[in-house]
Amino acid sequence: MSAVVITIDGPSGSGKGTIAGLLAKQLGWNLLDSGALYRLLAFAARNHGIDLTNEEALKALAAHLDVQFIAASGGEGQRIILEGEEVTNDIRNEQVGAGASQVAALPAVREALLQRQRAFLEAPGLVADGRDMGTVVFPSAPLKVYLTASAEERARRRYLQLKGKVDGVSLPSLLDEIRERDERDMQRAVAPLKPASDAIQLDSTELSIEQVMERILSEVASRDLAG
Ligand SMILES: Nc1ncnc2c1ncn2[C@@H]1O[C@H](COP(=O)(O)OP(=O)(O)O)[C@@H](O)[C@H]1O
Ligand SMILES: Nc1ccn([C@H]2C[C@H](O)[C@@H](COP(=O)(O)OP(=O)(O)O)O2)c(=O)n1
Repeated sequence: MSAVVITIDGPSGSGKGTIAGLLAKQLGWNLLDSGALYRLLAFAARNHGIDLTNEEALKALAAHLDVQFIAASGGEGQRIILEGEEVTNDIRNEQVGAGASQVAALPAVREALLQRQRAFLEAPGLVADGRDMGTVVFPSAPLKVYLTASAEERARRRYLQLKGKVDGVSLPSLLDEIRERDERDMQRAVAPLKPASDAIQLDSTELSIEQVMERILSEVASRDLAG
């Protein structure tokens, strides 16, 4: 691995995707939204009538998942194409998130997606966000960030993000769903969500997106990673 990778792990709604996207854009690096792979798998399984507990069928689906990530024009986010159809927004609701968390607990699924994730590491560098980027997928990353925020603040952010776009969102049910997902992602036997021993832990509850970016960019500069 000659290209450099920065990992950003943490629970749902902590700001990983936002920060990873901004950082990749600012540095001119590639982006891996690893959670999207688990979301795509849950979404594709539903389309193919595969039960989310059927580990063998999910493993095969994961190994052959036909996915393209296309950088959106102007460097703002990315479009996601599954089996030829754009699903960028379809995979973002909490139902797909819960399905993603369920399939992500299956060891054969994680194994099937490992090389696919590592293949995103190309010059000049990669920003990778998820749950196990610093602990399992890129353990030798020179900068690992573990981003957190209180469950209440994360639910509030999710609520603001989804209201008006998704019908029937409510703050109390989002908070319940976030807590349930935290519990499953942290307690699973394989690659559970936890900070890598060498990660910088950043609590963004009281920080703006700009303040989080500032802190991370100062770590990038002090490690001389931007080239
Ligand atoms: N530090 C922050 N302060 C306020 N809102 C934030 C912050 N970080 C992210 N957000 C907002 O919270 C929502 C969830 O962020 P997102 O990046 O999707 O989190 P994650 O990828 O960890 O689930 C988005 O609408 C985003 O704009
Ligand atoms: N590296 C990863 C990324 C996501 N997952 C699982 C666990 C998460 O609850 C789901 C969805 O992840 P995603 O990052 O898209 O979710 P949030 O945007 O943080 O709500 O996938 C994982 O197990 N490992």
